[in-house]
Amino acid sequence: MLWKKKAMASYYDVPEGVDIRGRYDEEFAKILTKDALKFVADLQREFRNHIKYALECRREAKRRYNEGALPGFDPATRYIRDGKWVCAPVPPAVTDRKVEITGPVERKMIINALNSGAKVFMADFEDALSPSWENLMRGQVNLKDAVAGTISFHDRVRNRVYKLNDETAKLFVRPRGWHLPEAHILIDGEPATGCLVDFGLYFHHNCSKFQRTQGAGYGPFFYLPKMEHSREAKIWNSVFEKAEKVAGIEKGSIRATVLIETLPAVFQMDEILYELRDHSVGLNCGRWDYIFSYVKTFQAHSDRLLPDRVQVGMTQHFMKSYSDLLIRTCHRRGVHAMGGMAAQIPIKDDPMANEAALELVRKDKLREVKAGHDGTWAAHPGLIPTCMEVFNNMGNVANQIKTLKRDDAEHLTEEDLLQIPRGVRTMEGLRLNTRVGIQYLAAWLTGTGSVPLYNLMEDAATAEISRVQNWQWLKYGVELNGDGLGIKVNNELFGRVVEEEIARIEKEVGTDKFKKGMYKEACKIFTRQCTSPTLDDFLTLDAYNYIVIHYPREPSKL
Ligand SMILES: CC(=O)SCCNC(=O)CCNC(=O)[C@H](O)C(C)(C)COP(=O)(O)OP(=O)(O)OC[C@H]1O[C@@H](n2cnc3c(N)ncnc32)[C@H](O)[C@@H]1OP(=O)(O)O
Ligand SMILES: O=CC(=O)O
Ligand SMILES: [Mg+2]
Repeated sequence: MLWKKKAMASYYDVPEGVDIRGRYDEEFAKILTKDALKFVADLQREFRNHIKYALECRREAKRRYNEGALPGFDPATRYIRDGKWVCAPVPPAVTDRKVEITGPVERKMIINALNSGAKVFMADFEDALSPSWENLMRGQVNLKDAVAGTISFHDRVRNRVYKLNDETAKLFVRPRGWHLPEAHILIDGEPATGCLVDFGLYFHHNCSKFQRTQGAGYGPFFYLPKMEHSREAKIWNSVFEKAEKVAGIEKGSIRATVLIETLPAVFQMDEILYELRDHSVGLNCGRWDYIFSYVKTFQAHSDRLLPDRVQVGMTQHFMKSYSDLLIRTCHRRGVHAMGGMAAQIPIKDDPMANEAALELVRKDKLREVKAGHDGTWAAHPGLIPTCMEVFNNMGNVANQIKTLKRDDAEHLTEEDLLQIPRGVRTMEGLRLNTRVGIQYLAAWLTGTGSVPLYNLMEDAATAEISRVQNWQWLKYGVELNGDGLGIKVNNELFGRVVEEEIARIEKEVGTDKFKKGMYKEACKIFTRQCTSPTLDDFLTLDAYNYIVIHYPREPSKL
């Protein structure tokens, strides 16, 4: 045992107080250099208490909502909302963000995304990635090669070599949210904060290349997920300032777009932009996590039950109000108001169904561009021409920041933003949530964070809706009022649904794949979370324990 431990410790050359418990790999060692780890450790040490405090504030807010309070605008920061300030000018490199493609930090997908014709590629360590050690470290290797312009990939089965085109999308990176630990990197005996690892390693290795290729002040670029309050944006701003100081680059070089994807954050949009005003390049409507957050925030409010997931679209009043206010806020402050992700993806084997899916995307994007969004997200390269065509409708301008102010949205109220979504609940809604939730989790446990299911893109955010919606319906014993059968949801009914849906999944994927996969484990985790007396904060927090593999190797939890 001793030799093993000694051998492991001598692999990665770590600074004082840092311990790497992930598998050794020569490629990973080029990322996990002593200098890079020291940078991450310094960030962790400087900001850990701020992060702990911010997470404690989230718990405190949850306690208030659970006692009946509603989220709303903060009277104490009215001066920020009423003030006439603007954010730093948008860097020329990213003025035009009409279509942004997103995807996990997987090698072939990175090349395809950068070559896709989209203006921006958001490389994802978050909703689209299962954060296993292998995925995270390979992702860092891939991004380093992508930024250097040397990335390539040989698909041996198809004997195809992938390389970057001369013209590529601009690269944004989305680190994990504040809540996720990185259990393979211990700093002073504690797991590191996941997003500081993602940000720190990427920044350390790629910042100088950005300065050389884009010029001072223009990158690297980030997307920041799942924030609930401007105090969290303030921490990011301080992280950026520290990183710029360490790297000796101009203040404001790093730029970030914040996803507004939690219900409390919609009341903090001005405040978030204000904290990040030197580093901001807009806000984005993260619609899927936003719906998840609506259920989570109102978990104790029995009068705010959601209809079937498919009915909670952007035309629901609370969703429309959120998008309108986001556009107004961003344009008033001089930055991009980005739209969100339509879940449809191309359907290969059915041209009519494919056209219908494209039509839904077209409609969604048309709504966004008319409302004033400056760009949108696409989940798949096959959607880019459709999205681009619609967004080119904005005319001969790179964005609508100056041309569509949306001052009419100024009067949107707390009631508008919280309005209960309308629609009905059905047995098929319960079944679909269960079927999708289990299959998504099974993929996630085996290293895949975004999957096509029933012709839709599913990732951690969409799976969260399935989970919390089932939980909410079970907790309040709701009536499935859209079937005409008057059935009430309870544990017994849910148990039957789970049994039938897992049998259906086995039939659909085939017994061989089912046996080799982790469907049963996923079913166990998903069922526990749906039936738990108290709602788990995140699906992936508990599931993360199942994908942590410490070296020297410990027995798996499954
Ligand atoms: C709520 C949110 O947070 S949204 C943002 C996070 N979610 C995402 O980013 C999802 C991104 N999308 C994806 O992961 C994928 O498109 C999926 C999983 C939905 C579908 O993937 P697949 O079934 O593999 O797609 P498909 O087989 O049609 O792929 C065809 C080609 O397009 C490529 N491709 C598909 N999606 C992407 C993408 N997002 N980026 C780059 N390339 C892509 C595939 O690699 C494949 O390339 P190849 O022909 O060279 O082999
Ligand atoms: O991250 C995006 C979302 O919709 O969630
Ligand atoms: Mg999200």
